[in-house]
Amino acid sequence: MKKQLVVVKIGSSSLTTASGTISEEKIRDHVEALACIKEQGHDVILISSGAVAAGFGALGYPTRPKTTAGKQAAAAVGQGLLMQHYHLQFKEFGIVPAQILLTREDFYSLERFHNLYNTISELLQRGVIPIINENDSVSIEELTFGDNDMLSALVSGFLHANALIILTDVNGLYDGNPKVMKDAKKYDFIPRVNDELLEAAGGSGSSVGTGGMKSKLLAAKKALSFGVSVFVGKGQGKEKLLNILEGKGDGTYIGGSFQTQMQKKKQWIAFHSHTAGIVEIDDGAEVAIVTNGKSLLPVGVTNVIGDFNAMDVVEVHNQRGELIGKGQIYYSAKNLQMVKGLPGEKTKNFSINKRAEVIHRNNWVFLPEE
Ligand SMILES: Nc1ncnc2c1ncn2[C@@H]1O[C@H](COP(=O)(O)OP(=O)(O)O)[C@@H](O)[C@H]1O
Ligand SMILES: N[C@@H](CCC(=O)OP(=O)(O)O)C(=O)O
Repeated sequence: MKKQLVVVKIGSSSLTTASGTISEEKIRDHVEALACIKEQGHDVILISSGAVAAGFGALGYPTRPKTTAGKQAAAAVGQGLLMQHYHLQFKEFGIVPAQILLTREDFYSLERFHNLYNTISELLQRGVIPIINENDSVSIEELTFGDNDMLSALVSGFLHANALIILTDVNGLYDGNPKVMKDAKKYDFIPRVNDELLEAAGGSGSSVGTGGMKSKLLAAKKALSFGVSVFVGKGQGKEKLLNILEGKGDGTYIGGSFQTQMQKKKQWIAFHSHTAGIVEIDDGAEVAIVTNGKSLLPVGVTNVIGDFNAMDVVEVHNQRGELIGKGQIYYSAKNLQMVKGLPGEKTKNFSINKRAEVIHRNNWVFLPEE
């Protein structure tokens, strides 16, 4: 893989304990993974939350303070502690970290913006990992980025990063908060962020995080508008970031240009595969697969053209005959003829792998006709 510029954002709950102290173990895991992708030649910028969460314990607060003054005081203590741990742990890998604290005004002033760019470029050239956080102790609430998810999106956009990786305490975006809805389903890939996804995304799931999945989706939307693809999820061990870059991460990929395994398969589907037939779908199914990142189900299929086998690649058209995209199919043409338009579980027995999906979202590529 060629050299990538990767922005990694780590949330408070992935760095600290619920009692307001740093978790050495958690930091260790991230540092090893960051050192590993650096060793592979990639440039890395870390957006680290956790200043408030790392500092409130030492100030005698039993839980994360609610007042602005309390949070700012906790951040003043916690930011130093965070950097102390990063320094000590990166040292073992021969890596020097650098601290950059930003406020929203730094993005409004052209001069500051240039200075920031020059500082980060110089640090990267010297092999340093810049560690960025909001300057919580001086930011007043109305002037903040909202949270570090948005800060990470702005940084990755302005540096033209290849990827934004948001590490958190949940393995991706679900169709409801998985800590509340036990049967919530995970999205492996979503092409874009729409209102329906934003509605399903709730607030924070821990006592130290802020913003929850909603702020990650808003940040992802912003990053995508700058042309940066996003991963939201978690992982463990020194290869977790490498795996994420290679498309094998435990989470949700948002957008498209990660150089991933999934991407390679999608490239093959889009450009190299032989098209064996056509599946026509209704308007509801078109919205589901194009806008909502869902898999295609038999209920949305209206017509089957050609004589294809399961696992062949087919074109998907809407009822106006327009090409929407291509995908690898789990049903033969003969079987799909029998189950098209049918809802429910019964169709599964007709598919090659006993799954209801006609085309799984991971095996689908959106290819609108120009
Ligand atoms: N639809 C959803 N899918 C996944 N997680 C969700 C969803 N809605 C809300 N969440 C919550 O978002 C939390 C992650 O956000 P947050 O607590 O702000 O983490 P961080 O500190 O890493 O920024 C998860 O713990 C989860 O409970
Ligand atoms: N700047 C704050 C973190 C704000 C924030 O976005 O937190 P999180 O939701 O845990 O990423 C801090 O360092 O405590």
